[in-house]
Amino acid sequence: MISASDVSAGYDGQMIVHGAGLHVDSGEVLGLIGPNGSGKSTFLKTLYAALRPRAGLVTVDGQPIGELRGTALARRVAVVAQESPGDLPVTVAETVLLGRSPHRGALASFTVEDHRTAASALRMLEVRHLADRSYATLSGGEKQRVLMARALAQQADHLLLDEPTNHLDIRYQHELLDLVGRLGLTTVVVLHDLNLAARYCTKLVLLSEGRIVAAGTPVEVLKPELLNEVYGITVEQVYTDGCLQLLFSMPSEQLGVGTLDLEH
Ligand SMILES: Nc1ncnc2c1ncn2[C@@H]1O[C@H](COP(=O)(O)OP(=O)(O)OP(=O)(O)O)[C@@H](O)[C@H]1O
Repeated sequence: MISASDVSAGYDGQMIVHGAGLHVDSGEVLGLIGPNGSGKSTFLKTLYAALRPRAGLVTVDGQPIGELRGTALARRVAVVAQESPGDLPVTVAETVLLGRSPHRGALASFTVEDHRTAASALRMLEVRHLADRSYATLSGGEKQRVLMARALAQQADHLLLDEPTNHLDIRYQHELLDLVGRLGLTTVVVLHDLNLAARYCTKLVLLSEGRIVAAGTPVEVLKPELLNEVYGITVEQVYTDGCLQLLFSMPSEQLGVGTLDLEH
């Protein structure tokens, strides 16, 4: 369970998130949506203690996140953030094994169990065949799946994901989010694709300019009028196989407003 109440956060004196809250029950997948720059990543960072809120409280299973540090935090919360780790000279297998670090002593080597868990995570993300490849040489989508495998190898029961479908082709986008739903972990996932959010999240929180403007089930949050207000785009709801889908169109008067005057 993850709870955030009245969280305000920002950088260098500039407040980005204003009084935001959310609650994710065990095993639930909560989608954090909103336009570019609305504060999704900033809010998410407060949920894994990468950013200390200026006000408000974040708890994991009732315990303030600020009380959890280092390995204690990593055993409870696994993160796939937007910033990719630098291209270290390590293999894919070594990268995923790093996910096991919170479970071993400082000087202990990896156990058979660690290797087994890492191999199983590699299989789940369909990157087992890349195990001996250098991480730095992978494509963007392959890297994303490896980072997800590393997070799963961590075996934390809370999962925080910042745009995990970045770089993935359409099939892997669906496969990854379907997998996330089946893991049974308490999950917060930042997503841009509102149709993926509708399909795979049990709850959604919509941020606009750092404030929560809607929260609830996908049907409650993905209302055409609200999305039009927040994103400035026309939205139509349709149902296919009982699943909510959104169709988007841009009013023609809003197109072509960007200047094409490039200096030569
Ligand atoms: N480290 C930082 N220092 C200063 N400002 C930052 C920092 N990180 C983000 N910001 C600013 O905070 C605002 C919100 O950024 P954030 O990344 O939280 O938004 P977002 O909703 O995740 O955006 P996107 O959808 O584009 O990824 C933006 O104006 C951004 O420029």
